[in-house]
Amino acid sequence: MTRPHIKICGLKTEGHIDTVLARGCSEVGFVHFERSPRHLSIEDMIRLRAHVGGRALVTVVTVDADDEFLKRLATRVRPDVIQLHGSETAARVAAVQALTGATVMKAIPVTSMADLEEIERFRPVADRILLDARAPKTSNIPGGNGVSFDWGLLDALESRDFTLSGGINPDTIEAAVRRVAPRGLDVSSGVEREPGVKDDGLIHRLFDAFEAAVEAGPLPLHEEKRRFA
Ligand SMILES: O=C(O)c1ccccc1N[C@@H]1O[C@H](COP(=O)(O)O)[C@@H](O)[C@H]1O
Repeated sequence: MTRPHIKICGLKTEGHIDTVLARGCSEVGFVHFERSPRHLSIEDMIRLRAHVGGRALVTVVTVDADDEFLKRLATRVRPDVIQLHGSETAARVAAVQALTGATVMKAIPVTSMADLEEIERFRPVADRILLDARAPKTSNIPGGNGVSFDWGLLDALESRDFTLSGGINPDTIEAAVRRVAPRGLDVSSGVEREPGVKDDGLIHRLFDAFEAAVEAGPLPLHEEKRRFA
């Protein structure tokens, strides 16, 4: 089993950035979406990006952003990765790549097998694919809702070349690592004490559970069925 890389998303303070980096996080995410409790301005992102320095990849989450904003983001914040978490089409993904020169990660909401067909639509144009739960109808943000989808659906995929997100927390990360075994994991609200407020204790619990799961290795099939059915 390859060790998945971990992105902690929705970071807003230098202190929490230092905590996740000290625990081996290789990618930090900033959210630019005004309705989100994790929203950061361009100025905030410039400051935090400088604090990260070269210690990890910096990803900025956007939702159906326009060209003018994306150009400003690329020139002023210079993120390594731009995450497209809205209803962007494949053509739009290619256009964002050409416009910004950044690595582009496209989020695909999953509820059923049919949604997994979207992977083939985006794979040729997106540098990375993120599989997330679809937002509950009661939520006004498309991600960061702390809900998972049925990870058993992913058994049908041949490739593990995706980042898994949605509802990963200190209690669920073992299944994410040992049962799903994706290339990357993306965690936001699962390490928060309230929406938009990260918690050092939860961050440490998450990384402790992650290290234990990696150490334990993949689950044998019979055990997998018994524990995560
Ligand atoms: O976190 C947000 O506020 C957010 C807002 C708009 C789009 C995406 C957002 N976050 C992404 O949601 C997933 C999963 O979050 P969680 O771990 O279930 O809370 C993750 O990819 C974030 O980047």
